[in-house]
Amino acid sequence: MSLSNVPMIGVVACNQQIGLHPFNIVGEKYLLSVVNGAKGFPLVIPSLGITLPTQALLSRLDGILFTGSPSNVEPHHYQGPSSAEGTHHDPKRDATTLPLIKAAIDAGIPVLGICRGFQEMNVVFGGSLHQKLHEVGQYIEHREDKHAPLDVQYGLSHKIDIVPGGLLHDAWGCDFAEVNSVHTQGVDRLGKGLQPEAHAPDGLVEAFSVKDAQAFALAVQWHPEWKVQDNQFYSSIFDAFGNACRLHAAKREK
Ligand SMILES: N[C@@H](CCC(=O)NCCCC(=O)O)C(=O)O
Repeated sequence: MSLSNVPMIGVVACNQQIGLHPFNIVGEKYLLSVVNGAKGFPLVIPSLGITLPTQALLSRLDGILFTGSPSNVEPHHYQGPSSAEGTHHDPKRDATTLPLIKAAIDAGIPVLGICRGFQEMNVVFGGSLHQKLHEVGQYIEHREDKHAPLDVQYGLSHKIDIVPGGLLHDAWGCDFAEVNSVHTQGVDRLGKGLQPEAHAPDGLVEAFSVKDAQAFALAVQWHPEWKVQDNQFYSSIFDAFGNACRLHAAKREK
């Protein structure tokens, strides 16, 4: 088997204090979606918040998955008002992922952003976020019921309309789909150079791609990693991402 059949895919970690120690952690579902969905080898990228030789990392990777997280991007990154007291932030993750997204896209590395990762990508391109969608007034409920069983929290929640001719439409081949919805924040101003790929029934941007990217660069507000093999739409996203990563790996092998 050619080595390029198994692309090396970075999966970004969150930096979380557990007891007295900071830990770098990644939800297992993200790692498994790389294995079972993209058919790649997941490699955890720590969020240490320090300067590391990013180009050395990028020269060895075939794709990066920017994961979801319970934490929010610090609003000073998009000139937003201060967060409500008690908001969960992860400044070391911000310091790692925001420059890494730009560097990866510039280097032609395929990227997939999910939920927090989607919001990070919007911020990197100069976009802004609504911090509490439910307080804006015009949006349907995008939050999960935190008291419900996990399968209900991550169960299908609303329809999306998919923009014809985009990456997502190419992957799925249909104008609509059903998605889960597990977020409080959402796109306010879409970043420059990003094109909408899907909208919720209330008009919220649910997916976008990077217009001039050399490689696959898609971000989605929902969680396609959730039981990826049980959902054909979610699988189609990871198939497309995995194929782009394999293409990159084949070039890297030469
Ligand atoms: N904090 C943001 C991002 C939401 C998000 O990424 N949720 C994921 C939760 C845990 C997981 O499934 O990994 C928001 O609320 O908008």
